[in-house]
Amino acid sequence: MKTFREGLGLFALSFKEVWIADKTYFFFNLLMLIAIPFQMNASIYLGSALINDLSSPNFEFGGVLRLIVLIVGMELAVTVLGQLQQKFNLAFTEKFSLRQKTRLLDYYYSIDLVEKENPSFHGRAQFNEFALSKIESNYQSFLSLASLLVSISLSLYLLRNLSPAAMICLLAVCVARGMLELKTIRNRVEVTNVLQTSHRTYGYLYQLLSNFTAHKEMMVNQAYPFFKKLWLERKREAFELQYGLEKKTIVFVTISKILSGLFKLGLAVLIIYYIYNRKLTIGDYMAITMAAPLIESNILNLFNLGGKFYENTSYLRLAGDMLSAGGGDAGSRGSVIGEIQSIAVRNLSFRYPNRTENALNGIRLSIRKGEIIAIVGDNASGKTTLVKLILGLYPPEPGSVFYNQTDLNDIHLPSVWNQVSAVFQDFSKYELDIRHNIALSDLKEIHNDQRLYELADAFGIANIMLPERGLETQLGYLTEDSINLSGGQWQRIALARALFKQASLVVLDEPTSAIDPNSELELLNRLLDASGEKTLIVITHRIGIAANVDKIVVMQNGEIKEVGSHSDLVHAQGYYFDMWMKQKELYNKQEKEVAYP
Ligand SMILES: Nc1ncnc2c1ncn2[C@@H]1O[C@H](COP(=O)(O)OP(=O)(O)OP(=O)(O)O)[C@@H](O)[C@H]1O
Repeated sequence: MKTFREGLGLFALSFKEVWIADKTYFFFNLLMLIAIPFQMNASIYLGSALINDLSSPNFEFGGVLRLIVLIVGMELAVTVLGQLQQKFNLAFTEKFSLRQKTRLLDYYYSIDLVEKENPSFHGRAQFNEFALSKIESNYQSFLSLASLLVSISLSLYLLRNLSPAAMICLLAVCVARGMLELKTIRNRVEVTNVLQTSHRTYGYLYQLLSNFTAHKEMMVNQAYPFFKKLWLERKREAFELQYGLEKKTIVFVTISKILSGLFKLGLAVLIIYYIYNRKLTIGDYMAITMAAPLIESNILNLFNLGGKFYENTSYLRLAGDMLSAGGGDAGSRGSVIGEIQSIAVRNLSFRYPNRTENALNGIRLSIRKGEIIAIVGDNASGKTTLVKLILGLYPPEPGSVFYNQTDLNDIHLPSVWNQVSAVFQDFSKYELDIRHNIALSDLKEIHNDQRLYELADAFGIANIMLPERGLETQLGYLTEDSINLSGGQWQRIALARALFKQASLVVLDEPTSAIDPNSELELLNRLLDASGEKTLIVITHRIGIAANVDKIVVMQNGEIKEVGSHSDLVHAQGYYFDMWMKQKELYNKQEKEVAYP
């Protein structure tokens, strides 16, 4: 009952979506729903009357001509309508796919980042696009179902002269063939579900193998044969699954065809018997021989459609979250905050949904306006997770993160992001021009050339610009005159972007990881100078940077180990002191080696 209700709900959804996308298409399809079965069955009926007239010794020429004109006229009308339908289909397909793609993008944008980063979401996301294509298919299937029912009723009327036993036989064969069809479809749905995962794996491996950037590491590691072998293995596994399905399908189809052949033989014998005993007119004979195969294929299609509903419903169910999503209003409620005066983190713990251990435990931290904070610590100690929670990119527990003494959960998140600039470790490299790459953080200032050139100079970007293009120099690979940048150059662009926005909080996660050591210190000092009144949080593995900041937060295993200024922590001779000494020794050693090789 629940499945039935769910199926009905998904139907309603399909109808609604098609109706919203294109009303003309919606109505036209309804018209065709009646027109096609009516024309097919009326042609058989009129054809049978025509033959009876022609075989009568005193047929009337005018009457016969009228029948012929009617048959041809109806066929012509349906052909013209069919052509028109193709035209409407084309326009509809474009509109519909655009609407669904937009919906999918909005949905992906609206859900929590932590959910998006979960591998299980990636698996489901594959289904979403597939499921969207099933919305229209569901609508079409419903129309076909209605059309088939009309056609079957009309055909049954045309077969009224057949004996009840023959009718039962006809229906029994159709139902048996239909059941075989259903079995094939169920089998296909199961295999498709399994194939989705295997498709993702071999799709990834194929992308890796055809990715030119990945080739250099593959060449050095001589890993190409390994990945190729893996890809071929996964491909073969998928093919074997598919092949198994096809084999079953072939068996079902063969049995179905044999049944149909036997039925046709029986029908032929029956008709000969009727004609022999003068129980049928020639017109009746024609109507039966045409209506019986029609009814057979229509009943078969009916089962086919039943299977399709089952198939569509299962895919749509898998994409249920997306279909029921109301659209991105996450974090859009709550009060609006002005300039960030303070941030307080109180007893913040956090666990990723797919992990068993907490990434953060009982974090306490307070940040005042204008402070420069460095977060240091080992890999995986929770530094990035902490800033993502502070920025509201992951949802913190209520009562654990406060901006200007207001709980982040009660704040309109975009009003926080209006005040924030951030460069993450995996910052974006936009294949746009330099102007857009820098100004994307504050698009209303995109024509502020003076500021753009100032930042380009400050971050060593000016020399990347093509002389004739300036800020309009295109980056990436999209156009022939694009230029690609080194990792460090991309990072400079990302830093310029962060500072272009007049934000009161700037968060930089490993901001100079790709910058050469000669420029690193200068660039960092420039960053610190440029921060002015801004609050700055820098995650870094370079202890040298930490020495110049107001407060250092040392993290280990998801906890804050130490907090204080550089001199406080050096005096304390704790974990930070050890880190500092190790890096200092390393630099001294390297310096000596360079000076006295
Ligand atoms: N999206 C995620 N899903 C599940 N676990 C995650 C996710 N991101 C990070 N983690 C886990 O959370 C822990 C903390 O990771 P985090 O990225 O915060 O560390 P980090 O201190 O910034 O490390 P690094 O210095 O290497 O950048 C790690 O154990 C990591 O595996």
